[in-house]
Amino acid sequence: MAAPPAEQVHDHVAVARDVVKSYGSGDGAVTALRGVSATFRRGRFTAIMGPSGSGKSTFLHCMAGLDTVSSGSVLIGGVDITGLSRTRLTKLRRDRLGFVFQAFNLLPLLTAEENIRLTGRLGKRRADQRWFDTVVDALGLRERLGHRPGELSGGQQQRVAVARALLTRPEVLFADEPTGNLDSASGAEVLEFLRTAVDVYGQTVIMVTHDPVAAAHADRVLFLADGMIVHELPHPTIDAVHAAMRRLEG
Ligand SMILES: Nc1ncnc2c1ncn2[C@@H]1O[C@H](COP(=O)(O)OP(=O)(O)OP(=O)(O)O)[C@@H](O)[C@H]1O
Repeated sequence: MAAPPAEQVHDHVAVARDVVKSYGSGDGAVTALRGVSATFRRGRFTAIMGPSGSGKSTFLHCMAGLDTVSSGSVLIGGVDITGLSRTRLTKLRRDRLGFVFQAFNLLPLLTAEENIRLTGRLGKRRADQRWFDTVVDALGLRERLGHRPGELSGGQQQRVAVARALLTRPEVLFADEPTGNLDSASGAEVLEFLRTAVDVYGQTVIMVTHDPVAAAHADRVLFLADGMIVHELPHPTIDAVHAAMRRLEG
């Protein structure tokens, strides 16, 4: 897929240009990404799929500034993050990006409310109370705000993690297997909320998943194989995602 011309970049909240990522050196070197270019428009939900080891997590981590690229560039909101110092990158991640992982990564001694407010407190952007209330109510967490993570179900913990990630109204919400640890009913609740966050609140979501049901909540699916984007599926249905995965897994 060719990189977009420069004048189109401002329409895109995240852009990858010919991203190559290798781990290690010499005989042991592994090239996880072999020149990946992709654009992500504001207010859209993209799922990233592909066989195990195809580079999905590596791609997400490079896009989110959690890992460095070997060559190529990544732009977030027009800023080339591949050239940023570690300090500026940390600040950009904290102020402009949101993260949800398979493991909920909540602080066990803090209540749900304290966990949700944590990122806002670390950064400069103080979340307004109205947005806090909107997110908490939409995620059905109102009655759980005083509970610690150990007192919540997996689905509730992940909903707290999603609320935390959205509290700063990030330019992009990155999710790595957000439903991987959840039963299908709890997973569906999280996915439906991500869909709402895109449709109602205009958020941008980029999500890695193994699950065709999860991917079918997205506006499009990008398929990776052997470190390259090999297919793009707009308006995915569960059946179409299954069929594409079957072709890739051969
Ligand atoms: N830190 C690392 N050091 C060395 N190799 C790595 C590292 N991280 C990933 N790799 C390799 O890069 C390739 C892509 O890995 P990645 O985790 O991105 O794939 P994935 O598609 O997310 O896989 P899975 O679906 O199994 O989670 C694999 O060959 C993997 O072994």
